Amino acid sequence: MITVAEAKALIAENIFTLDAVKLPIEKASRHILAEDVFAIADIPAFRQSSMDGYAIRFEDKDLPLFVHGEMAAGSANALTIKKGETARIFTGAPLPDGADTVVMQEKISLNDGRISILDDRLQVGLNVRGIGSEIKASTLAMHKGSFLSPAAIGFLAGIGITEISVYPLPTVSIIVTGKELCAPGETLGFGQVYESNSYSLKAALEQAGIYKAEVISADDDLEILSRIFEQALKKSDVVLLTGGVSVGDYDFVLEASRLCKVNQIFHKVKQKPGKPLFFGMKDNKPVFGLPGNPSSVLSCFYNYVLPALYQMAHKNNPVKEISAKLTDAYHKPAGLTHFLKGTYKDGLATPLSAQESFRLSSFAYANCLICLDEDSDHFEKDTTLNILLIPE
Ligand SMILES: Nc1nc2c(c(=O)[nH]1)N[C@H]1C(S)=C(S)[C@@H](COP(=O)(O)OP(=O)(O)OC[C@H]3O[C@@H](n4cnc5c(N)ncnc54)[C@H](O)[C@@H]3O)O[C@H]1N2
Ligand code: MOO
Repeated sequence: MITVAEAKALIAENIFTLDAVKLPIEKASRHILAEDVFAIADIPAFRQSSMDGYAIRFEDKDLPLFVHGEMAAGSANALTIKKGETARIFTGAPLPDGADTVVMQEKISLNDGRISILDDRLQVGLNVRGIGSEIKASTLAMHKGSFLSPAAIGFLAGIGITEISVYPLPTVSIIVTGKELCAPGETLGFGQVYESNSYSLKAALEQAGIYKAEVISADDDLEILSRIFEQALKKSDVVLLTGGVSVGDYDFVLEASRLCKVNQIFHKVKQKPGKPLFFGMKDNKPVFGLPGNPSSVLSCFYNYVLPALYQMAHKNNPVKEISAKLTDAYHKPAGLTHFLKGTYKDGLATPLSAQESFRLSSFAYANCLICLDEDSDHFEKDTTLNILLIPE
């Protein structure tokens, strides 16, 4: 059996990053930019007012100015002001020819169609956005490797870009195995349990920006599972299986992966929960066999699957590891790394009750996994240890 660190290193070594694709910007949020993007035009493309007020020639600031015409946002009027003139102007509007400065409307007095300026801090060019003051045509707007946040998508739209090259997020198939599984909403028969793993995994994938994970149910039947597995490998970049990776007579994931010619990288990690974790590669597609207990599935997802999915998309691991102080003493047998469902606040980590791997009631409240070292058995209150922050 390998250690947690060895398992993480083996996954990182084997993962392939996906090739860049072109996407419309409205589909590119949360991706990593795969190319440098250059501005296609000066933005703003005209001298633009940043205030509601009056456009003036700065040199006329001490004169009473006759209000000659108006420029609103979107105005395409050709308007020119001459000596002794001003134009009413609104935020976002182009400056009339001749004007170089905008006075806020709160800083004038208006009498008989003429304004006097009451702004002793007025400077030439005040309240005017120059041509190209956001970005100049042909200059670098965003560099390759940038994370496309909502602001980045808005910025690209605002400079007229419609399509960009990004590293795609992987497509994922989820195969749930188990004859005992019953869909939530149906009445449980004897020996049945509600199927929950596909729900937690889909929710976790959606949080990572992967919205179209396909869920397929396979009975505890080698032939059916192998067929479904084969199809999933053709269809998706990553295959996740839940259940059936242990040593029972009806645990067919390992056998099915052999039939599908998946190259086994490891099976079993010195950890709890999730000891029978399986990882393999079929060509450049990773396969994770997640131990079926609902808590094991999610613990393995945050420890191994999510970092791998992000690596495929050229993204940094979203599961941050930090140190924290344990608020209560904890005892476990030595030999396995334990990941405890816990809460983290202000540097303190508190283990929750209900740590058994078939239970999710504590995971439902947890915001961290507390990592208890493989070799140790006792952890005093106030021990400093590592925790994984579950992405919110
Ligand atoms: N003799 C041994 N038995 C077991 C060992 C072992 O080392 N020796 N390991 C145990 C550990 S640890 C785990 S974890 C489980 C993993 O088993 P499988 O991956 O084969 O999972 P299953 O047996 O199919 O299911 C385990 C458990 O989880 C429930 N389950 C499965 N799928 C779902 C689902 N989609 N939604 C909700 N619940 C699900 C299933 O009903 C079982 O109760 O093996 C131990 N055994
Ligand atoms: O390790 Mo299993 O995942 O405890 O239940």
